[in-house]
Amino acid sequence: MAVLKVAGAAPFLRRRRPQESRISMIIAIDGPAASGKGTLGKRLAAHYGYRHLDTGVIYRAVAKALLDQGANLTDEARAVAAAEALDPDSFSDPALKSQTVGEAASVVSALPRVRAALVAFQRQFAATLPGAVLDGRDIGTVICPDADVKIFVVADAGVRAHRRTQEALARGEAADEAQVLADILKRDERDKNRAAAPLKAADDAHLLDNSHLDIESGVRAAIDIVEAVRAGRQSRP
Ligand SMILES: Nc1ncnc2c1ncn2[C@@H]1O[C@H](COP(=O)(O)OP(=O)(O)O)[C@@H](O)[C@H]1O
Ligand SMILES: Nc1ccn([C@@H]2O[C@H](COP(=O)(O)OP(=O)(O)O)[C@@H](O)[C@H]2O)c(=O)n1
Repeated sequence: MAVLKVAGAAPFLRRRRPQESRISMIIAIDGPAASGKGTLGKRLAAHYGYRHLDTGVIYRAVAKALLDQGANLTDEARAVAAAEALDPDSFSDPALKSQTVGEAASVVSALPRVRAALVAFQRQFAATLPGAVLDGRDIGTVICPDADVKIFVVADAGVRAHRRTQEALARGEAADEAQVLADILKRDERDKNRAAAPLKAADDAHLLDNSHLDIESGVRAAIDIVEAVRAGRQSRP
């Protein structure tokens, strides 16, 4: 039985529109591994008083379930069963952050039926009032093609590998930067080249290059994008 429910979420069609009392937006953030999507998503959500969903954690949770079962990562039926049985309470499990689980997530996430099983949960989250920020690979293209603001975050692969390595070391995990770089590049290639919902920028996404920005500057740049889009909307006749 599926337990993948969003606590307190309003039905998708009841989403309030921006002209109502409090500004309601869906902000979609996509980009490659370790580009800073989650950091920006969390900070934008805090800024606007919205909820944030790191959708990568969902695919990581499916992958970890298969790894725990000793199942083959390309066993689509088992992966779908794991997706349908996901418990959002498990999304905070620190074990989901490992490189091994990330690599496995990139394999299971290429399975079309796994992605299909997770669409409703993500869209229901996106409908959360007063607004929601989702980050992932296909938020602006597939999950929320009508998102109010779409940001595609990039950063040089070497910078991403360095930041991810520092993050692992800070958690007390062993991490070799060259290996992290190789893992990130392999995962990006798989994510970009899969047939189902590949990693790519939506045509109407705003590019944010995080390579030479510290976290505060990146957050400022993301808020500037959101505000520019909103100002453009409000000035339309
Ligand atoms: N602009 C930045 N400057 C320095 N470090 C950053 C920046 N953005 C993110 N980080 C760090 O880089 C790592 C990856 O960021 P994260 O937000 O987890 O990326 P993603 O969600 O895209 O995988 C984290 O350790 C985060 O703290
Ligand atoms: N919306 C999403 C989010 C993640 N994923 C997959 O899940 C993997 C892990 O995603 P993640 O966002 O946690 O990865 P990082 O960018 O944090 O390293 C990615 O490499 C993708 O294969 C996806 O296919 N679609």
